[in-house]
Amino acid sequence: MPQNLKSILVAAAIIQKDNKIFIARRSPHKHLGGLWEFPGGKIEEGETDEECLYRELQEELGITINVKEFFMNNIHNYGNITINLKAYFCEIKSGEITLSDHDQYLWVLKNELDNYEFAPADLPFIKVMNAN
Ligand SMILES: Nc1nc2c([nH]c(=O)n2[C@H]2C[C@H](O)[C@@H](COP(=O)(O)OP(=O)(O)OP(=O)(O)O)O2)c(=O)[nH]1
Repeated sequence: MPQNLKSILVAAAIIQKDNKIFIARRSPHKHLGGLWEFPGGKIEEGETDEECLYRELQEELGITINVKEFFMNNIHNYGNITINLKAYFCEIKSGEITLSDHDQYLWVLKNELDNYEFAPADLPFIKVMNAN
């Protein structure tokens, strides 16, 4: 891959509670600021996807989670950057949600996801969830 085409691995948690899903809005100053996403972040060198999610959700939301199962991934080209976004179904093990990286969060029903403007890389996840 040419030097100027950066590709990064990102893990995202689809946290389920009862019949709802957790979504969070990216802070305005960040890449894709103002768009909704599933919390997570870049997978660091030597880290498994599960370790990444565990770390990111502690950092970003102040919770500990169980990673239940892999859902699907999507490779998306944002122009200057290509991300391989890997989504996992998760559940909260302990802690109360405290935002440090996002400016808003919501628990929504699967069929309400369409009402929110998500980061483009997440759209296939929503399509598949709504089809099931
Ligand atoms: N966490 C997360 N990132 C997403 C999603 N969809 C999507 O396109 N992204 C993009 C935004 C960023 O370009 C990249 C990961 O960004 P991030 O900002 O959450 O990662 P991070 O916490 O490790 O990064 P940083 O702010 O510390 O630099 O993936 C998503 O659902 N969740």
